[in-house]
Amino acid sequence: MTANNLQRLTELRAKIDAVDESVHNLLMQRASVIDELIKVKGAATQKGAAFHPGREASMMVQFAKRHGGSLPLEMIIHIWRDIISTFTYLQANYTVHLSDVGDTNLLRDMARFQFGFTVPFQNHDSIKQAFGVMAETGNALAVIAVEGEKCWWQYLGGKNGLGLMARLPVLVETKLPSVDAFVVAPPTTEAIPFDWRTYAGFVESTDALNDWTGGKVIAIDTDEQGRYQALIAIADGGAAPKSMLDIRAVGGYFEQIEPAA
Ligand SMILES: O=C(O)C(=O)C[C@]1(C(=O)O)C=C[C@@H](O)C=C1
Repeated sequence: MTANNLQRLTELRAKIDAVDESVHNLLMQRASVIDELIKVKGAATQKGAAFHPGREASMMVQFAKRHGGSLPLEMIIHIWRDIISTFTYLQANYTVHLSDVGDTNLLRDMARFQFGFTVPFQNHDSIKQAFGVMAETGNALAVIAVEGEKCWWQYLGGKNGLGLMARLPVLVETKLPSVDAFVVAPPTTEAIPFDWRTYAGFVESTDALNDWTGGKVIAIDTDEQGRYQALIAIADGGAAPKSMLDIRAVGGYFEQIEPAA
């Protein structure tokens, strides 16, 4: 390396240090904003979780729209997922529950992408067990693969009031390995303006909703008694299938982001 290059390298490293200092100071400043936000949100946060899925979804859309340059958008989304999840944790502690079923390494990677490393994780032998612990402990989330365990959505929306809150991965059509999965959450104090509202109920067969055009079929499977149970999503203007019985609302999700959004 020439003497000139060496000098330039030293200058560039000084620039990196200055940028890092600014980013670090800004993050600490963000934390002090959250300190005030905790006071303003007060009672709402004390009652339950501090999650605001609609706000989070719109923030992610802004990042995708604003993004440019050589830095992969995945990295920006991951950093801010970690920031938001940690700041949510600072407002009201919560645990992320996972079940030891299916490709657990992949699901754990997806969950860490979404929630970072500050938030504690807890593993369970089954989704049913994870939901049981969530119902008992309150402030808790679960990350569940659609194909994770037979008919797991049958446990949503009952006495425990658990429902879907987000669909993963947040960023679709990237090279990051992923499976279709959902974040499951306890009931929230305020109504969430989801893009897609989700419903669970009984159908006659796996083909029962083939002709239905009022929304999307997420999954249909048989339960322990051999009954078919479906999980569907309906957007504004859509309509529930008439052939679905005992239909109950089980949360919803916001549109996932495509890198060019
Ligand atoms: O906007 C809020 O209500 C917040 O709690 C702040 C914040 C964030 O860190 O930006 C954290 C959690 C919410 O899910 C959304 C956003």
